[in-house]
Amino acid sequence: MDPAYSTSLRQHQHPLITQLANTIETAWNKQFALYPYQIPKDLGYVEGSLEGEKLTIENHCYQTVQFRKLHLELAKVGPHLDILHCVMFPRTNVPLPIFGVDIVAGRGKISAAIVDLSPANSLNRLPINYHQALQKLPSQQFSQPRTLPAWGDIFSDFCLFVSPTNEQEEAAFLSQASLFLLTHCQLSKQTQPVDSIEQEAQLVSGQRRYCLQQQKNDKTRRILERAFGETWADRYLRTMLFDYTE
Ligand SMILES: C=CC1=C(C)C(=O)N/C1=C\C1=NC(=C\c2[nH]c(/C=C3\NC(=O)C(CC)=C3C)c(C)c2CCC(=O)O)/C(CCC(=O)O)=C1C
Repeated sequence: MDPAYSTSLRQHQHPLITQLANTIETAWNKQFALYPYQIPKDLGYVEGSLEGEKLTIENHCYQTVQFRKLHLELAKVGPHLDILHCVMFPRTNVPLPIFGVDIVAGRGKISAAIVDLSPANSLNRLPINYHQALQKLPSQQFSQPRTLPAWGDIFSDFCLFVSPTNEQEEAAFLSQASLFLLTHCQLSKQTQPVDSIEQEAQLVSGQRRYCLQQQKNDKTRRILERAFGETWADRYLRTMLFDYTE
């Protein structure tokens, strides 16, 4: 798939979002054979504004042998709020964690930057090879770490959740997110599918729990509701952002 760098919304967003979006798509193109992912035709590029603020959403979705959905979403709320959202959902018979990123930038400042490889099994534990690899990554210092909300019990011990306060910390976040992503791309290719219905059922329940918890993020829901109304926002959260059925 040709990356659509030049015409993408990312050219009009915070530089960290532009760089991370390009890094993600470059890695996906390089590491995997990408296949199209059919999203509902009205959801590739959506614009909405109910209470005055215009919300523009650009979705990029692919699938691979190991992943049922690679989702990169760029959104802009009015002239001042930029968002990057990325989730890599494994196929439900492949025992992989869920890679997730959220970056929210308001008026040129990143208020939330989070990246995690989240366990998606009923044991709620990362595969040992992931744990060993993530432990070896260099740890970066951030002056403003952030506290996870109650619904955030799905994230791993390696979850990085900060408000970067300067360009050095933005670069450090980009570096950590890139290392998480590249580690995941490499380890995912070494991971074999499970061979029992029971094991697959455990993976399905792990993804279901991840999605149901993420749907509790009222910060996301409110933005979508203000632009598209409650019904559309709820459907979007359940079917586009955090769907857990293959
Ligand atoms: C991998 C993790 C992860 C994934 C995949 C994910 O989707 N969210 C994730 C995490 C996460 N996001 C958070 C916050 C915010 N999210 C948005 C909005 C959107 N985020 C989107 O993706 C979209 C669709 C395009 C919109 C619209 C806004 C505005 C905020 C407030 C910004 C701020 O607090 O400074 C918080 C803190 C929640 C809290 O403290 O209560 C966490 C933990």
